[in-house]
Amino acid sequence: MTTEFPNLHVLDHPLIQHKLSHMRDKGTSTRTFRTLLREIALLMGYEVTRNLPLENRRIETPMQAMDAPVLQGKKVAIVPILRAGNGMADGLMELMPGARVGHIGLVRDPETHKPSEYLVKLPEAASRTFILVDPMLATGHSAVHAVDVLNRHGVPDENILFLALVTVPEGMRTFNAKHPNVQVYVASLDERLDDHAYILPGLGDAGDRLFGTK
Ligand SMILES: O=P(O)(O)OC[C@H]1O[C@H](OP(=O)(O)OP(=O)(O)O)[C@H](O)[C@@H]1O
Ligand SMILES: O=c1cc[nH]c(=O)[nH]1
Ligand SMILES: [Mg+2]
Repeated sequence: MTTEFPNLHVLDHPLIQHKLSHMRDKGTSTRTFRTLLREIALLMGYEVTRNLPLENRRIETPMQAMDAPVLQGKKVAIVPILRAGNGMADGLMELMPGARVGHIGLVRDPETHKPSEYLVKLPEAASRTFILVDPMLATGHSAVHAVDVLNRHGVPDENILFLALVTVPEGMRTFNAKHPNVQVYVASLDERLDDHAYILPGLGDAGDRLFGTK
């Protein structure tokens, strides 16, 4: 948590920081970038899911019966923002194989930096926790758009968590102007945006690096 952004959680675990540094390195191959993104999401997922609701289930150990805490598995939805979010969703799905999965397809216009939407497919809102995933929260417009989509689908901000790798103060200000009650988890709060709204020092274009495009 930082003083300016009470809803921002920077996960400073050494393994997360180590993997992020390798992902930032421009010499890292697509294959390694993809592996690291899945691994880092697994590690970050551990913190993001810390407050997920548990329920007791009656089981028999070899010794006796007991009420054992288990995750309310169908109460979680993982929603990657395409394309780059897919690489993180893979890690989260390993952690929570019973979770529902939705998709929000957004692409940022290179001139205006505003996202346009090309796909929305979501599981029922019910009383689920929705975990939105996208490695980059840059201007914040894509993140705001994705949360707006979930709101219209019936998911209140309090039931939404946002998992990213890297953000910047500008993006967090834009995001918090609309959704201050969504908790945001990142591996780094970077310095600033460049003239093309790319994060500095950042890691470049996450989607292109993940899929080897461009
Ligand atoms: O905070 P913002 O300024 O909105 O930028 C962040 C968005 O830009 C990237 O996606 P992009 O549009 O490049 O699509 P891609 O994942 O298909 O490459 C990134 O994965 C985010 O979705
Ligand atoms: O730095 C950035 C900004 C937006 N999208 C990316 O993939 N990287
Ligand atoms: Mg991209």
